[in-house]
Amino acid sequence: MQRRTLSLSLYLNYLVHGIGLIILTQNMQALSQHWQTPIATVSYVVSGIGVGRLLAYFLFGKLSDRYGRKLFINLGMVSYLIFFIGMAFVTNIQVAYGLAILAGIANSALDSGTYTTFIEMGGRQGSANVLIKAFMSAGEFILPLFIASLESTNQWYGWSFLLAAVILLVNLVLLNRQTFPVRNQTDASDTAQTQPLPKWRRGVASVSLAGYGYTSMAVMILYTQWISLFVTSEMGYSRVLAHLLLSLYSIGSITGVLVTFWLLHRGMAEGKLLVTMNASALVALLVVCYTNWSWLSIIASFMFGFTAAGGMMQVGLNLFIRLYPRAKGTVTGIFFTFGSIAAFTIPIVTGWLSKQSIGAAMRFDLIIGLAGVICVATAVWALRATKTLDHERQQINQIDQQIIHLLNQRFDTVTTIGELKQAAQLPVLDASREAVVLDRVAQKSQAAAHTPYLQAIYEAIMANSRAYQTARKTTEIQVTTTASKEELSHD
Ligand SMILES: O=C(O)C(=O)C[C@]1(C(=O)O)C=C[C@@H](O)C=C1
Repeated sequence: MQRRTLSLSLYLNYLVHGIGLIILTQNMQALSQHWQTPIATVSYVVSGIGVGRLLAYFLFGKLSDRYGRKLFINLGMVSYLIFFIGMAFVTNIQVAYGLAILAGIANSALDSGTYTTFIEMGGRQGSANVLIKAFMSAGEFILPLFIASLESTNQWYGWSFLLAAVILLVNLVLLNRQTFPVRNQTDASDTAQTQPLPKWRRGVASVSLAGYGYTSMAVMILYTQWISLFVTSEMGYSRVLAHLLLSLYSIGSITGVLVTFWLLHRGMAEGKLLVTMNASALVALLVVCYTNWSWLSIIASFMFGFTAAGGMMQVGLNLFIRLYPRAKGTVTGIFFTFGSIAAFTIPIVTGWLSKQSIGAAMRFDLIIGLAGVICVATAVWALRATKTLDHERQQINQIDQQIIHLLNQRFDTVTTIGELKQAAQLPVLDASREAVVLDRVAQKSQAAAHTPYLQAIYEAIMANSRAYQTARKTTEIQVTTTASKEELSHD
């Protein structure tokens, strides 16, 4: 229960962060009027957020390893609080720029405290980190609606900032009543994975994962920045369709996060997921870049959101953090610093490429996507598990889980068959059917050496089906005879 309240409180911060990510651009017009400056100046203020992130990520990550996660989450919340309240009232551009830097700092402080805490909660909390992204998306979804309702009723734009501030204030109280897990402990799954890994392999994995910190952020930023312009200018699509493509990307992203969360929760390996999703993202991107069939672009845009923005950055970070269980904060800081560098450089590089053509800017995303696939594939290759007794037994546990689930389903079917046979007054044993089953086992077996053993297992399964059917039959007979005896005695 404790853990749940703490998780809720940590997630709530990311709903606010989602609001923080777009609040300046969403209020661009109102702010430019209020500050009496052109829109371009407001856009310049927005860049302060990136500066704040670059300044703080590495430092905060490292410090959170030393001074604790709670301190940095509080620092993040208080910084955001000052940003939201300050921005609602500020009139001076320099102060506004300072506040934007503070928002970037708040972002870094929250990340260095939160991702690490979820991993330190143990269990399957790696999947919990993926949900952070869902809360950010929820914030990004709610804010435009709130602003639209403020505008339609002619109310002050500052209320949107104060809404975020109020949520933060409530959460500040909620969060500080929670106890945090022990910092930088190494749990059993950490050691199982990291101990047998040679140093050079860990080095290769680290470089690849840091690289993925860059590419995973870069593919998303480039796509959202250029897609609308690209499809209108190069593919001749309407503006409505261009906006629809971006919305579908967002819907794909939220769906992807939920599916990723579910897959990780069911025990899917993070490395496998990363490679599959990134390779699929590259295919979706290829389609978007080269098709001019609108229906195909629609599907591909959704798929790109699903695969590239479905929490993969968080999964990459999880792998990275597990490599260095004693320096989780530092690793988080490094990973997101690379992400921030992407956020900073992609608009510059693509801006320059767009002078050549918008298509060139958009297709640059293919190179980044390919680099991403190479990064994750290399990391997974370097991290491949060395065959240890522990590791192999974990594999067996997972396989058994699936077998048991399937056997339960088989027994349910056997129950129905038993009832049907009883109604038709057929015997429990059906030797010819059993021969057919054993034949099929031999046909389907993928290794001849396994076949006689598989058949022996199936003979045991069917013997148990029979025993089960007979046992159910006798209990049923007993139940009916007692019932009819009772009926007779009542008469
Ligand atoms: O197919 C049936 O009749 C069943 O009852 C199922 C089943 C089996 O487990 O596959 C069990 C007992 C029979 O002798 C044959 C097959």
